[in-house]
Amino acid sequence: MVLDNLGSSLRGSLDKLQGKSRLSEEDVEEIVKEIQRSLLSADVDVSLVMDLSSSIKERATEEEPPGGTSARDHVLKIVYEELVGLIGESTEIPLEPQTIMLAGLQGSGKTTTAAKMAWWFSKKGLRPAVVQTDTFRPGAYDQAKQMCERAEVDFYGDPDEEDPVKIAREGLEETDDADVHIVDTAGRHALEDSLIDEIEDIESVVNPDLSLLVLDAAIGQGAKEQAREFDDSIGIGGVVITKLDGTAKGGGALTAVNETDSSIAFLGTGETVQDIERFEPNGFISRLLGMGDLKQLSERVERAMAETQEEDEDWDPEDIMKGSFTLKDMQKQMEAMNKMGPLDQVLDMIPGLGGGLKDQLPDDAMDVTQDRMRSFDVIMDSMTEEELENPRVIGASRVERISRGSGQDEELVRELLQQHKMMERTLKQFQGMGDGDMQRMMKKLENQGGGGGGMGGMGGLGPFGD
Ligand SMILES: Nc1nc2c(ncn2[C@@H]2O[C@H](COP(=O)(O)OP(=O)(O)OP(=O)(O)O)[C@@H](O)[C@H]2O)c(=O)[nH]1
Repeated sequence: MVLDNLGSSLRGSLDKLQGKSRLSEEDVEEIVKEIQRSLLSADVDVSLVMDLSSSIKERATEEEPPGGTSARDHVLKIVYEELVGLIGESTEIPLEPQTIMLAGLQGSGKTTTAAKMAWWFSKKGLRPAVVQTDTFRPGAYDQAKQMCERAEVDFYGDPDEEDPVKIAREGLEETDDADVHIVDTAGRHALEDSLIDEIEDIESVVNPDLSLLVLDAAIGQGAKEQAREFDDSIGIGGVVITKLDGTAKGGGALTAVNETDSSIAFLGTGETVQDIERFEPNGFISRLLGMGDLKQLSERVERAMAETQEEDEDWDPEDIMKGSFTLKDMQKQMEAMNKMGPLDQVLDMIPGLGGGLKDQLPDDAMDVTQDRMRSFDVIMDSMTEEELENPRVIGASRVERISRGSGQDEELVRELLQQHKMMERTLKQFQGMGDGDMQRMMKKLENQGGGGGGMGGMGGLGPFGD
């Protein structure tokens, strides 16, 4: 993840400030050095790093911490605000009919991003279509077509046509019913004149409302020049950073955003059509600093729940809050969890859990949990409808049968039943709460959590925001 180191190394320095109410010059010096080291090793441009660190230093030295605020929280707030300032606002993407063109070098992730964005718009209730004009890479047509099928969105391409401009024109006509058009273009290994000429020709036919530059998070210092060239030829309105799920450092992409005075529109976090996030500077930086991102998390939960319910219309998550919590409910919840994406990404979004605690978990903890969920799923598939609806009927002999049927240890079957019981008990407590209690609890959680909500998001780490 971008600047991943920043979160953990900074937390180290910040933890040393625990209990202090004032910052010494050495404290500030150490923190600024840590930030510089992390940003530089993440490929952020040197002059940018210097600008950022000098304003952090100046503010940390000169600004008085508001009453009751610890030195640690005060620095964290400044670092947070400066980083949000560096990255800027998210590119505005109105939820209305429009045409968006994607540009970028070969392999940056344009085709994948086109399908992901189309999926994203479709979830927002619009009807998107992808127009594939990449006639340069032989596999591009099939790849785009398949991904659009998976995303269940309209697609236009013509594998027999060599002129991308013609495809663009015909594609827009043929997908006239769609309200959002996403035009994918070809990439090249390097910025060549022919690529720039081609993209300018396509641009003049497509006349996009917005052109997005797609950048691989692994791009280093070269991003700066690339961004400038694309910006000069077609005008870049925003950037999509892809492959953030990998080990990429991402600093180059951030530099490019700053260089072209543009902003970040979307983040790509995996290879499937659903692995896309709208960029939210507050939540992004909170997550980066290990403060979680409640907004992204609740969006993912809602989406996963809705999808699970779509697949099985008889199941309604709301029923859980009203009546009994069966094993079937538990299985559906696990399905929904799986849809939320890899567990470590989900954990990053939970305030207070993100970087800090997660760093302390053994490396394989996440795999173990996911393996366990898979085993539970197999076990539940071996149960009868009666057992799923009423787990109390499962005695020793049934445990043995289920274990044999599923090929899983009896111990694991018992563990599953135990887990279910625990969840049932917890839910009972929630059920006892009135709506007012629930709202108060949610409010409290929000205040404690990071993400989305300006400085309210800092609350989980100390007294801000309350
Ligand atoms: N892990 C991961 N892989 C990605 C992501 N986005 C794209 N990819 C992968 O990166 C590779 C290149 O992506 P494409 O979408 O084909 O790139 P492109 O820019 O269209 O490439 P050209 O058509 O050759 O210019 C593919 O294998 C994608 O699956 C992402 O967010 N995460």
